[in-house]
Amino acid sequence: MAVYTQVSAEALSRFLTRFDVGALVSAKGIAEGVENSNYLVDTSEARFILTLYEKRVAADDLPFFMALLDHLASKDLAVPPAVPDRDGRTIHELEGRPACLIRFLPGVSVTQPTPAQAFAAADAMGAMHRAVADFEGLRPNSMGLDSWRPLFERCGRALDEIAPGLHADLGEALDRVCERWDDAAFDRCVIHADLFPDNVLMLGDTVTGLIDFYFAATDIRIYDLAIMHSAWSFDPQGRNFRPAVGDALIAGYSQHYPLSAAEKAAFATLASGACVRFALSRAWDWLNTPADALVTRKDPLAYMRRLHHYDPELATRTA
Ligand SMILES: Nc1ncnc2c1ncn2[C@@H]1O[C@H](COP(=O)(O)OP(=O)(O)O)[C@@H](O)[C@H]1O
Ligand SMILES: N[C@@H](CCOP(=O)(O)O)C(=O)O
Repeated sequence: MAVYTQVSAEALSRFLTRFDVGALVSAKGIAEGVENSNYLVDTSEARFILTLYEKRVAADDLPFFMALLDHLASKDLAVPPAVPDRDGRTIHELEGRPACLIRFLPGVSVTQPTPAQAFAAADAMGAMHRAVADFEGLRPNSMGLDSWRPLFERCGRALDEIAPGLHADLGEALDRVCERWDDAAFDRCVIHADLFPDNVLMLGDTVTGLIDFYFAATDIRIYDLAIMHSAWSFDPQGRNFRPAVGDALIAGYSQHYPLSAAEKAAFATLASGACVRFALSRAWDWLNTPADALVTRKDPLAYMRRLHHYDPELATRTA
């Protein structure tokens, strides 16, 4: 589940009077997601998503995120903008949390993407990268390369409580990625940085929504595709690589930006970096989320298994 902050019907009704969106008809907490509290809100006029921003989203970053959503929506991408109130404000406070009312988009997220769906989703990512060419916002990647070692050190030896050998394996993987990573070699732009299947809404093979831009940041453009490749091209446990899905992602993205020889050569390192990044954030959450919390902890080892696909020479204690 992801409803950390409860919103009473009275508070929500009062909140909605700031907007021209009709009166509250119903509101339900949304189970999916892990970062923020989300509600599906129906009014007498339309359906919306109400998001209350929790621990990982800094309130200071919200103007960047809202400007990005607006920019992408204004270019006719399937990205949901925040709804402005009567004074044009999109960022509010509700129940003590920063809050935004977001346009609802139809569609469902697929759990086992087909090659056709992967092609469409990567095509949409390519279109997004094109669309940010004239977006002026910048945001350093708070989950980028420079953050991985400090996070690894904060997790420390407790990593071995998740699986014996994880501290050594993740440390070795981190060293290898840092040695090979060449920040200066590639184009940079604002990237989504978390375009997992659950952040793409689809109807059949058509993308109807790219959502959850709350890790978006300025970073290596092709690293966004590497993140997507590591998230989409395996079964959820990371045991089986699905080459047809991986190839379809690269083909869909290449409609906008064919991979250069240098990007192809670096792709496995960028994807290994993505695996280290998600193994670390999942490990941190695993160690710091009580086992009985009402949120499903995601398995860090599913990313250790993916790592071995991209870097087969790594030790295999935890894969
Ligand atoms: N604009 C939207 N339109 C339709 N559904 C949405 C929208 N935004 C979020 N959702 C739904 O809410 C769920 C959680 O949203 P998400 O932004 O991924 O949460 P979190 O940031 O907590 O991970 C999504 O899986 C989707 O079902
Ligand atoms: N996609 C990340 C965690 C972030 O969760 P999201 O629900 O905000 O996409 C992971 O799977 O580790």
